[in-house]
Parts: sequence; C-alpha cells; structure tokens
Amino acid sequence: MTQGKSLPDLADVRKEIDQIDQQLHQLINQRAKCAQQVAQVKVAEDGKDAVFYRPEREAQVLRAVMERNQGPLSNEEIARLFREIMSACLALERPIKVAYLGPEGTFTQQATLKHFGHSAISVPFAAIDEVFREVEAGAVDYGVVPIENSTEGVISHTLDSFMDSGLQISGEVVLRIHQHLLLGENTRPDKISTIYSHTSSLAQCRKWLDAHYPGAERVAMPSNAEAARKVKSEWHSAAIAGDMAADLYGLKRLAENIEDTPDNSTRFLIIGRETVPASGDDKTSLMISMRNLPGALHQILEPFNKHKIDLTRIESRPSRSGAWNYVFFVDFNGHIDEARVQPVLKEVGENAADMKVLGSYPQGVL
Ligand SMILES: O=C(O)C(=O)C[C@]1(C(=O)O)C=C[C@@H](O)C=C1
Repeated sequence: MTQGKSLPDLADVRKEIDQIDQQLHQLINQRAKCAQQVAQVKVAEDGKDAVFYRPEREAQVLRAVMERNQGPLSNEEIARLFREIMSACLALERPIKVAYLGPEGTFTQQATLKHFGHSAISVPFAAIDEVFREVEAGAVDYGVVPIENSTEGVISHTLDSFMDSGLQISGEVVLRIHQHLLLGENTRPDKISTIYSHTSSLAQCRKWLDAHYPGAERVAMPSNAEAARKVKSEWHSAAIAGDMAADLYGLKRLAENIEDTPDNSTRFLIIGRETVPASGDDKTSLMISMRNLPGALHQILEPFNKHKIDLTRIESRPSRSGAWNYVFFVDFNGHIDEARVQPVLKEVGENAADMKVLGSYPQGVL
C-alpha cells in the first residue's frame, strides 16, 4: 500500500496515545481524590444527613464540558464520558442506589444509566408506585419513572403517584426512543403471526405495523423487556423493544427504528427525598388542586403570563377528593429560589385550594 508523505507513523501516534493515557489516568485519579475530599467536607458539615449526590453541581459540570468542547468529539459524546467519570467519583464518595421501573432491559433502565452513569447501583421494580414506595421508605436513594412520551402523552400512573407522595423531583432525563422489531434465532421472518410489546410501544409503531405486518396479532405486554423475553423461545412471534432488551435477550433486529415519528422521545423524572438548589437553568413542577369553579384554569395561568414565566407543560387529572374537582400538574422554567418566580407562586397559591411544589431541578443536560 502506498502511503501519502503526510501520514504519521503508526507506532509514533500510538506512543503519543500511551503518553496521553498515562496523563488522563493520573488526572482522573487526582479528580477522584478531590471527590473524596468533598465527601469528607460533606460529612464534617452535615454528619448523618450528608447528601453526596448533587444534581445541580453535576448539571453545571456537564454544561461546562459541553460549552468548552472544541471537538472532534461531539458535545454529547464528551459529556457522556464526563458523566461516567462523575458517576465513578460519586460511587467512591458513597455508592448510591437507584430504583427504576423494570424489568431489566426497559427504556427506564436506559434512562437511569444515562442519568446516573454505570457506577450507580440500579434495582428494577415492577410498578411505578413500588418505585415511589422504595424511595419513601429509604430502601433506595433515588427512583426513575417515565412521565411523558412525545407521541403517547403523559404517563398518568406517575402523575397520580405524586398525589399521595411527599417525594421531590430532583432531575429529569430525556431519552430518544428507538423501537426495533426483534426475533429469536429460530423465528422465520415470513412466519410472524404475533407481535408483542407494551401498549405504548405498539401505538408508537402503529403505522409501520399496518404497512408491514397488517395480519399479525398485536399483543400488549407489561413491558417491552417482557415482550423480548417471551419471543426468545417462540418461533412464530416477534417483539417490539429497544436496544437494551435486544442485547439482554440476544435477539436479532429484523427492522430498526420502526417508530412512526422520527423524534420519538420519553421524558423521565428522578425522584428523591431532598430539595435541589438552583443550577442556573432549572425547571419547577407544581401540583395544584382547584375547586370546580368557572375560571379556575385561568386563575392558574394568569400569574405566569403576568410575570413572564415560561410554562412548559400543564396536565389535569381528576382529584381523588371528590367528583369534578381537578388537580393540575404544571411545569415552568425557573427555580423556586429565584426572586422572579416567588410572586407567581404566591399568587397561584392564593387562588388554589392547595398547591404543592413537587420540585425545582436542573433542566436535562444530556
Ligand atoms: O461537587 C460535589 O459535591 C461532588 O460530590 C463531586 C461530584 C463530581 O464528581 O464532580 C460527584 C458527585 C456529585 O453528585 C457532584 C459532583
């Protein structure tokens, strides 16, 4: 093979990589030692109540990484690497335990890893209210639950769980959802008569299924991961699930990215027991109960408009306290500690039968 003059010598470049790796190695351990010192300070200041995971600081670190990035690695790629370094540093301070809506292989597990990195201990639970209970009981430090999908809308189970809970939202993570048609190794693609998946995944791929498998029966399963597990041993069926489930059960991807909308994504919330200080770019979630009187919704919205606070979402759910009373879930940009936000909270609070701050937390970075 002829080589251009300008090409460097392979051995030389590898030598340079070895040297850089040595420096990186040293620096990463130096950083880890700093994290240990931070932990000592936290324990000295707060003793048993010391909080090691600091979402606002993590968001600031990741934002700074992305802002100063010059490439060639993309912002997302470089932030993912720093995400894992911080995850390892936090585990050194204290290993944290995170409950997620399982089973293993779900998108919620993927979101958990994206948010906390691979050094957190993550534990699957079968239902959203179990995740809430585990965090409330102190059996785990944090929980991860889905809250809304861009195609399917809100996950009402999660909203309802907040009605009975004193937990705080400490973060959010948005995951691009790619669905694949998965087969066990003995399945013949032309013999597929049943397709299993979670109802919302079936809905997200409805047009694709109508076009490609109009005759196959669509069967709802408790989760995509369950669907993937089931088809492993069946020769006439396929599952719709994501990468984690495909890898976990060793399934073939017959068709990839079959979701009907290309920007299909799901937002997940991190729930915990502590409030989170402002990070500089935050969101707040409120739960507001209103009596069923004319103009109730207007009374909620008006103060946001008056004080120019951006509402990002509003959902209503029937209240459990009586027919035709409603609970509104409202998200807006800003932190409750910001001076510009306080008059809004005061005014909405005066109009509402009840108002609860579900949390102020950093906007999802990755
Ligand atoms: O700054 C802190 O409070 C730390 O504990 C350090 C550190 C980090 O590695 O940068 C680790 C864990 C926290 O969640 C936030 C940041």
